[in-house]
Amino acid sequence: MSQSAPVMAKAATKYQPYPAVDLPDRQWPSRQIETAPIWCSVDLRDGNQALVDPMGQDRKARMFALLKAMKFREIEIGFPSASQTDFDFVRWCIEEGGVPDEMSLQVLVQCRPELITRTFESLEGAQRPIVHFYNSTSELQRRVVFGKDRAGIRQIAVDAAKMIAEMADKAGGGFRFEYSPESFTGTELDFSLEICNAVAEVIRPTLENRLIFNLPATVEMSTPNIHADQIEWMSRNLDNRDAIILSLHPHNDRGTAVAATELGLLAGADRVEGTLFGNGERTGNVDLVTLALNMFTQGVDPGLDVSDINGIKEVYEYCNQLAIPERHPYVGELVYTAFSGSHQDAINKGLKAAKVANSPLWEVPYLPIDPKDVGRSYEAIIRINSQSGKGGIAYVLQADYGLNLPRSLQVEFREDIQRITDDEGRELPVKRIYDRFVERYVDQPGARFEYVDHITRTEGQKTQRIVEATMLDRGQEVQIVGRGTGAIDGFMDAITRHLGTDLSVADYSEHSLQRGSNASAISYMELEHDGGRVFGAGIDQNATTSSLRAIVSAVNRFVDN
Ligand SMILES: CC(=O)SCCNC(=O)CCNC(=O)[C@H](O)C(C)(C)COP(=O)(O)OP(=O)(O)OC[C@H]1O[C@@H](n2cnc3c(N)ncnc32)[C@H](O)[C@@H]1OP(=O)(O)O
Ligand SMILES: CC(C)C(=O)C(=O)O
Repeated sequence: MSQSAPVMAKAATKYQPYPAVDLPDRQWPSRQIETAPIWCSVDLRDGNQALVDPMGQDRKARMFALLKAMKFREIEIGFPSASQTDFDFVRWCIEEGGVPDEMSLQVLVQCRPELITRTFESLEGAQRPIVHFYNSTSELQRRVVFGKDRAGIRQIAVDAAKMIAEMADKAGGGFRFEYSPESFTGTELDFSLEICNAVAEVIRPTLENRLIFNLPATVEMSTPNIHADQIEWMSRNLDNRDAIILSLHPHNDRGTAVAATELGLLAGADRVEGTLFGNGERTGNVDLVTLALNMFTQGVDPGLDVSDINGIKEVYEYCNQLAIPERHPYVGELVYTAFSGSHQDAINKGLKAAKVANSPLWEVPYLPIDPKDVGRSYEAIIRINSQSGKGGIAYVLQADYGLNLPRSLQVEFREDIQRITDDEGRELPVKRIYDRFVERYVDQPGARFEYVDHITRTEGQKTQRIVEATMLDRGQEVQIVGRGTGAIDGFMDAITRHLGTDLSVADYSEHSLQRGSNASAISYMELEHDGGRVFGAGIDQNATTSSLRAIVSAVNRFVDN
């Protein structure tokens, strides 16, 4: 066994495991998410405060318009006591933002009197805004940031709650309240409960005006199951639970914010705060788009409109000046694309089966969601490189050019494409695959034979047809004649005589095709000759002629030039 690197070997002395929650009768593992939570976007606050260049009015307004269009009913629009930009934006939302009746604007404030006063100034005239106040409660922050014991920290929250309740009364009511024991994940559960209950005692929430307790994973510190235990424990133990909206605010430090949120919802949370595609401090807030689409793909209406994911991405990238990686769930450039052969084959078959089944149920291997449901197309589902197989090549030729290659031709042509992708070591665009097919099977530049024309006539017995064809053989015009039951049969007879070798049709298929501006037909012909089997293809406006061209094409592929 190899020795750990010295830094890694220090793990046990430098870091400690997160303690488990004593909750043997936990209920969340056997529950399912059946309804959407209340969603609150914090893009304009937590997302914004993490940006290299925070948004100005223009970018904020654009983000706000998107969030409204996505049907968020709660949006944290800023920290109005922190900066003039944030203050002005709150005023703009109230005065010009076109806030729908059913929407509450939310603002964040620390438990500091001067900041609370300024916050209320910013909210004048807002309809049922949410005043979100917070203070840090974790053991570490109590010790190193605030230098206070539990009672001191609780007093900060209680004093702020009192001031906020009084200011709200003075302003004539109509406010909603949210309290966050910030750094909840670093706080002992009994203290989180104590401080929340103390705040509730001041605010006195009712069923009509419920108090939001937001339990933030300010830093994600544990596995999602422990997060769920914490939420279930709080949900069970909070006083007057019916008058409380229990909210999650997960960050993604361990990369498991989505999982932690989903388990937190199973554990009894009613509400989720997060951001689009997970922008936010450090590794980000929880990604609300992914959460919503995870619900959607489990058959639950998420209550958010995420049906134009590219449009959402565009606004996200403009406002945050951040790019979304190619593999990001549901939205990344490559998430609906398969390069590998077996995936392509299964997707191709799945899409065909879905067409036949004509059922509303989405069942396509490797595609957990129908790309069309989020405004993406099937165009990029399959792309071809050296990992691709015949199914994928057949799919792109079908999807983009309407070619239905017979299975054995798919096998043969795939080998050709594989050689090219191996040589070039990169993706092959569909146009090049199509051009290669046409060059190899249809146009055949430099080939020995070229079809020119033919006529058929009957002679004597009406069941026999005589085919007289004109061909170029190494550039020289030749006439060939044969007999048969039909044009194909007669032409086969004629070309067999001309070559002086045995030939027969092993397989034949044909379908119509739109090539250029003309409707035409394509024929695929597999011929058996002394040395084996070979495919040819022919395209012509006349279906019979396309099949004779396909015979010539197949012959060209085994005769010497
Ligand atoms: C996890 C989160 O995302 S919380 C949200 C964090 N967001 C932000 O901080 C963005 C906006 N903030 C700001 O612009 C500034 O921090 C301001 C304007 C709010 C305050 O600025 P300043 O007072 O100049 O400085 P600063 O933020 O360093 O203040 C820290 C002080 O506030 C105290 N404090 C911090 N948070 C809180 C709180 N929630 N409630 C009460 N006091 C708090 C600290 O203990 C510290 O006190 P001290 O000065 O006695 O040591
Ligand atoms: C203010 C709180 C909710 C916060 O942003 C956090 O804890 O991450």
